[in-house]
Amino acid sequence: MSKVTVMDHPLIQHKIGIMRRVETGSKDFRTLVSEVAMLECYEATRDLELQDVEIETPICKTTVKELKGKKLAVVPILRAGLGMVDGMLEMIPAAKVGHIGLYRDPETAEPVEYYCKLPADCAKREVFVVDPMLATGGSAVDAIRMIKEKGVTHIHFMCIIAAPEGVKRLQEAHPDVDIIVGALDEHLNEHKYIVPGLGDAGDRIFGTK
Ligand SMILES: O=P(O)(O)OC[C@H]1O[C@H](OP(=O)(O)OP(=O)(O)O)[C@H](O)[C@@H]1O
Ligand SMILES: O=c1cc[nH]c(=O)[nH]1
Ligand SMILES: [Mg+2]
Repeated sequence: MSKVTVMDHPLIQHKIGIMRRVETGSKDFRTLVSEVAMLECYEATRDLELQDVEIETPICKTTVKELKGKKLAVVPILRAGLGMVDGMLEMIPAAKVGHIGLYRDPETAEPVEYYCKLPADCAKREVFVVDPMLATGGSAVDAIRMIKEKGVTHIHFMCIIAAPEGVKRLQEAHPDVDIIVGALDEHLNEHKYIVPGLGDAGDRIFGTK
C-alpha cells in the first residue's frame, strides 16, 4: 500500500489555516498555495538519490553531496494544480512541466478529461502530480492513470487538503504512488466538497465562480 504523509509542520498548518478563511482573497490565496507547495516539495523529494563529488572550497579539497541528476517532472491537474507549480519549481528548477486537464462534472462529480500534454521523455522522469484538493479522488486516480499510460513508473501525488475518502480511493487504485497531504480533513459533504475544506480551490486561485 502506498505511503501517506500528512505534513505536521507548523508553517504549513498556519498557512493552510489562512487559506481556509472565507475572507482570504485571491491574491493571498495564490501566494499561500505556492508557499505550501514549496514546503511540501521538501517532503516529497526526501528520497531523491545523492552522489558524492569532489570539489574545492576556498580552504581545501573535499567531498560533497549533489543530486544524482534523476530527471523530474511536475504535472499539475488543471486548473487548480497550476497554483502549485511555481512553488515546486522554486525548489526543483530543472523539472519539466506537463499538464493534465480534468474538471469534475457538476452533477456526478466524476472527472471529465480535456487536455493531456506531458514532456516527450516523461517515461524516464520521476513525476510529481500536484492538485490542491483530493476530494473523492476521481481526478487524481484518472490523472495518474493517464500518466502511467505514457509509460511513467515513478509517481508521487501532492495535495494541500485531502478527504479520507479520496486518500482511500487513490491508495486502492494506485498503491505504488505515495501521497503527500498538507492537512487531512473530516469528510465530504453532499456536494462532494471537503469539510471543513476551503471551498473551490480553482475558483479561489483564479477569482472565478
Ligand atoms: O477528488 P475529486 O472529487 O476529483 O475533486 C478534486 C478535483 O476538483 C477540483 O477541480 P475542479 O473540477 O473544480 O476543476 P478546476 O481546478 O478547473 O476548478 C480540484 O482542483 C481537483 O482537481
Ligand atoms: O472541496 C473541494 C472539492 C473539490 N474541489 C475543490 O476545489 N474543493
Ligand atoms: Mg474547481
